[in-house]
Amino acid sequence: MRDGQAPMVRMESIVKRRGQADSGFELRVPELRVDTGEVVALIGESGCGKSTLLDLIALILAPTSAVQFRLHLAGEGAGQDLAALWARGDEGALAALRREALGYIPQTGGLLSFLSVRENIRLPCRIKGVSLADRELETLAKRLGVAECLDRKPHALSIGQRQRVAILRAIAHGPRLLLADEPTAALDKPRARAVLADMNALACQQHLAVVVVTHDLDLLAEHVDRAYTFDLERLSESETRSTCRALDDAKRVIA
Ligand SMILES: Nc1ncnc2c1ncn2[C@@H]1O[C@H](COP(=O)(O)OP(=O)(O)OP(=O)(O)O)[C@@H](O)[C@H]1O
Repeated sequence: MRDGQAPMVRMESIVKRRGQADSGFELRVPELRVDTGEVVALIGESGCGKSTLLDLIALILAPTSAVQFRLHLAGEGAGQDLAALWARGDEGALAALRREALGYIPQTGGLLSFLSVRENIRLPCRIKGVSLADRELETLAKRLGVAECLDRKPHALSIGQRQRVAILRAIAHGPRLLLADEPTAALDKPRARAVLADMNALACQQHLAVVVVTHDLDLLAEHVDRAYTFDLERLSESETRSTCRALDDAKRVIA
């Protein structure tokens, strides 16, 4: 936890099963914490469950079972009991949290090709029902180095610019928790480093919590506060199990 920061996401003894009863994948998360103002990485081999865990945190996938799953937004005492919301199928409350508290950056950026960059960025604000003044949008765009791209369509941007616009779109409506699935996968090292630096700066300046899935271990040391990895076991021909664990000294392990 950075000085003075508070926990935002807490998971305890969460299990997610995917696939059929007799063949499939089981992810176990004994304990996971993401604090305000920090960047947490999920790292590990292909198929170990990084996207599954990200989608659990993003409230896209329901846990199969959970002892504790809470989201603490600013000013909330006990926070939101997400395990209880899932257990009673409160889709309205979950959708409101997704819309208002979360920003999600899919692997491919997810920009809509028929909208301009400016319209893409405004979309989550419109869905949330908040206004975003042109000046504010332009200030954010300047900070992420895409101010000159605002009136273009996504196809007229470089891959790095698209990824930055995807970050901008994910934060423009003021989420508290930013989730990114391999945001650097399509970028060369300098651009990937710059994207991670941007996310780190946003976490500090806007008091966001950031969770980022990545394969790029050598890029993480400078911009990640903590990391989780996964122990993947093959139980049988058709059954795998993966257990998530914290890397105690992520910076040292990553470096
Ligand atoms: N929709 C689904 N239905 C059933 N099983 C799934 C589904 N999506 C993923 N899985 C399985 O869950 C396991 C974990 O997948 P996941 O995508 O979370 O891994 P990952 O670590 O993100 O992989 P990668 O690095 O290759 O993207 C895999 O065995 C995968 O086959």
